[in-house]
Amino acid sequence: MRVGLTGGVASGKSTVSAMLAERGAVVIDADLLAREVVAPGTDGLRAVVAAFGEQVLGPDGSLDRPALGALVFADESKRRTLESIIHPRVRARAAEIEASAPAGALVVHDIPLLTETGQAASFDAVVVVDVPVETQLERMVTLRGMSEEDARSRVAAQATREERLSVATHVIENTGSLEELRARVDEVHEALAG
Ligand SMILES: CC(C)(COP(=O)(O)OP(=O)(O)OC[C@H]1O[C@@H](n2cnc3c(N)ncnc32)[C@H](O)[C@@H]1O)[C@@H](O)C(=O)NCCC(=O)NCCS
Ligand SMILES: Nc1ncnc2c1ncn2[C@@H]1O[C@H](COP(=O)(O)OP(=O)(O)OP(=O)(O)O)[C@@H](O)[C@H]1O
Repeated sequence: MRVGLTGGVASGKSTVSAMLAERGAVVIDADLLAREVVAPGTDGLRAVVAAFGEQVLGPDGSLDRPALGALVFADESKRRTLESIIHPRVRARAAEIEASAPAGALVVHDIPLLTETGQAASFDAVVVVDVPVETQLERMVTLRGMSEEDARSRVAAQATREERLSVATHVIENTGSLEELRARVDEVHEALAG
C-alpha cells in the first residue's frame, strides 16, 4: 500500500507522519530528502549555486536556506528553477528508499507539493491534512517566528485548500488538539492498514 500524505505549509504533515510512523508505517519525507540532496559536497548543491550564485551559500559553504527562500518565494520563475533542480533528485531518493522498505509495509510519502506536481494518481490513497489558511499563518508566525508577509508568500506558492481536497481520498482535519489529531490519525491508519 503506497500512500501520499500532503497538506499546506504548517498544516501538520510532519506531526501526522510521526504518528503514522509510531504505528509502523515507513515514512518517506520529501522535505528531509530536499535537504539531503543539497547537503555540502552534493551535485545538487553545485547545481543550486550554478543557478543562483554564491549569495545562497553561508560562510561555512552550506546552503543559506533563509536567503534562498527569500529569493524563491518572491519570484515564481526562480522557484521553478529551484524545483527543477531539487524535485528529480528527491524523487530518485524516494524511489530508492521505497525499494528497500519491508514487503507489505504501509509506505507513506510525505510530499508538501503532491497536488501541485500532479502526483495524486500515482498513489493508492491520498491523505490530506486540512486546516484553514488562518491557522497556517498563525502557526508560521507564532511557532516559527516568521513575518506574516513571508508566511503569506509561502501559502501563495502552494495549491489552494480546495485544490488539495479535490485529490484527497482521506481528510485529516487538524484544527483541534493534538489528542483529537491522534484519534483521527488512528482511524485513518486503521482504514489504510486494515
Ligand atoms: C526554499 C528553501 C531552501 C527554504 O528552506 P526552508 O528551510 O526555509 O523551508 P523547508 O525546506 O523546511 O520547507 C518548509 C515548507 O515550505 C514549503 N515549500 C518549500 N518549497 C516550496 C516550494 N517550492 N513551493 C511551495 N512551497 C514550498 C513546504 O510546505 C515545506 O514543507 C526550501 O524550501 C527548498 O529547497 N524548496 C524547494 C524544494 C521543494 O520544492 N521542497 C518542497 C517539497 S520537495
Ligand atoms: N493539532 C495541533 N495543535 C497544536 N499544534 C499543532 C497541531 N498540529 C500541528 N501543530 C504544530 O504546528 C506546527 C506545524 O506542524 P508540522 O510541522 O507538523 O506541519 P507541516 O505541515 O509538516 O509543516 P511544513 O509544511 O512547514 O513542513 C508544529 O509546530 C506543530 O507542533
